[in-house]
This record gives sequence, structure tokens and C-alpha cells, in this order.
Amino acid sequence: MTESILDIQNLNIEYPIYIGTVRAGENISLSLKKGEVMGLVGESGSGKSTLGFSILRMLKTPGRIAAGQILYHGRDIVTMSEQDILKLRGNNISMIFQDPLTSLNPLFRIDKQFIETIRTHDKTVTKKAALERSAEVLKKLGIAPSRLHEYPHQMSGGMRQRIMIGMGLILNPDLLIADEPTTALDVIVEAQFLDLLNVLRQQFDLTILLITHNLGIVAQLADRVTVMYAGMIAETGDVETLFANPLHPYTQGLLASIPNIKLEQPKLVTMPGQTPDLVNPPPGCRFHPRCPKSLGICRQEMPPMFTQNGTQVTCWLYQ
Ligand SMILES: Nc1ncnc2c1ncn2[C@@H]1O[C@H](COP(=O)(O)OP(=O)(O)OP(=O)(O)O)[C@@H](O)[C@H]1O
Repeated sequence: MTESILDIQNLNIEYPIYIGTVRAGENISLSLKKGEVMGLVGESGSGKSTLGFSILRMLKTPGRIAAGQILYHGRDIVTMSEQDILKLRGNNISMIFQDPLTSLNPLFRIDKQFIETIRTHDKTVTKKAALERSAEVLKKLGIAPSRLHEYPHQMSGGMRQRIMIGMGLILNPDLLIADEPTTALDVIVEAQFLDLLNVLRQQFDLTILLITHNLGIVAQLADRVTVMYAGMIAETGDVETLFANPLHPYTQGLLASIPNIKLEQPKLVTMPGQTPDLVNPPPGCRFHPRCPKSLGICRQEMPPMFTQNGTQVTCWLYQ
């Protein structure tokens, strides 16, 4: 069996706010196997970014992990010391975002930013060695090392995106969390970027958690996919199996709502109801008020994860 690199177990994540507590993650269990690309999908507000940030213990204020474990190669990130967490970020786990301009400092040339990142983690590395390492990483990303001397604003959006990835990989992490990495790119650059991610996972031996609301990207790039709904995991499985045979009624609705351009007059399917308020989520399964197949128990008890043909599904129908 492939070794797992990240094991999230029964994680609860919340944001205490003035009107109550936003329960943004409820009993989340998820495992990432070495070398795989895991797509994390779900509607806006379903808790994808919250989960991504919690893995690096970088939740936005006032977010906190209320329960559970995040085991990275067996070590629990939730209880790790602040000092160990700082070492872990970048060295072991790296996160890249939608907008490269939020990660790159517009005032400094790229080389300076690379050198600083390397030397913040290891002061014994000389500037020359840091520069050489940066040039090597850029080469792997198909960028001429001469571009290290430029400022972020001198580059195109796609190029900045690559530089940002380079920065994320400069310390040689084995886990990359990419949060909506293509949303700010046009379709051509997006396609190039997706090709790049595929090359990267081989060249840098990476495991990737790819957060996106774009199911097409997941179909193209991911090995497995996890579907989130209102802070809970609805379903996790192999991409081909899950897309061909979705088990959770929410996933079934989500896939049915994608317009089919092959049909002349595509029938637009929508899911009735709204996503719940996470301060007062429905009792039991959070999807039950919208679920066409709900049972009595769904209103009372949050379902555990059941396994059916290799897919894990949080739904009482599969008990
Ligand atoms: N700083 C915060 N304070 C309070 N609530 C927050 C905060 N950040 C996120 N939330 C809430 O947590 C829930 C999950 O949000 P999150 O941003 O993780 O979802 P998402 O699936 O990543 O959405 P999107 O695709 O829009 O980024 C939402 O109800 C959101 O309102």
C-alpha cells in the first residue's frame, strides 16, 4: 500500500465571531498518499480554504482547530510547537495562492526574494549558493535564470505564477497546497499552468492538494477527489470512479448541474435550497434539508464515513 504523507483525523475547525461560532469544518478525515494529486472541490464557503490553511496552522483570525489531528509523516501539526511549525512551513509543506502578487513583494527584485526565503530558513547558505539554487529551480520551471533580476511587475501573469511556484518549492517541500491557483489566469495560461503542475509533481516528487471549484481541472489533473459540503466531507474517491458513479446525493446534484455543451439545448439542472448557515448548521447531516433521498436518521445524526467500492462517503444511505 502507498505510504500516506498526511492523515487528517476527525478535525473540527471553527471561527468564533460575535453572533456565535462558524463551524467551518466538522469531523473532517482525509488522507493524502505520497505522490498523488488530490482535488478538493466544493461550493464557495464549503470550507476548502479553511482546511488548506489549517494544515499549515495559518487559519485567519479568529479561526482555530477545536478538535482532531493532522498527522504529517506521523507528527501531529495541531500540537506542534510554534518553532517546529515555522520550520515545517516551506521546508516540508508549501502553499501557493490565486494571486501571485499577494505572495511576491512588488518592491524587490525576484532574486532578492528567493535569497531571503532560503536564508530565513537556513542562515548558513551563502548568497551565491542561494542564487544558484534559485536558478536551478527556475530552470526546472522553464524560466531563464536571467529573469531573477526582474521585478514582479515586469512579468506576465503566467510568468509570475511560475515564479510564485518556484518560491514555494525552493526549500524542497514534499507537500504542496495550491489554493485556486488558476482563477486569476486566462484559459490559455491556465492550460499551460496545468501542464506545468503535472511536470512538477514528477520533477519535484510532490504530493499536491489542489483546491478548486473547477471540476474540469480536477478531472484533468487529479488522481483522487474530495467533495466538501458546508464544512463536511461528502465523498472521497478515485477521480474516474467518483465522476462516473457519484455516491453522495450532493455530488450527484453537483455533477448533474454542470451544463452539457454537447446537447443542443442543455437542460439546466439546479439544486433546490441554499447552503446552510454554518453558525447554526442543520442537525444531523448538513445536506439533509436539500437532499432528495434523506432518511429519518439524516435529521438526527451526522453520518460517519462508509466505504463503498473504494469510495468513502459520508451518507446514511450506504450504512
Ligand atoms: N476569518 C473568518 N472569520 C469568520 N468566518 C470565516 C472566516 N474565514 C472563513 N470563514 C467562514 O468559514 C466558512 C468556510 O469558508 P472558506 O473560505 O474556507 O470556504 P471556501 O470553500 O474556501 O470558499 P471559496 O471557494 O469562496 O474560497 C464560510 O462560512 C466562511 O464564511
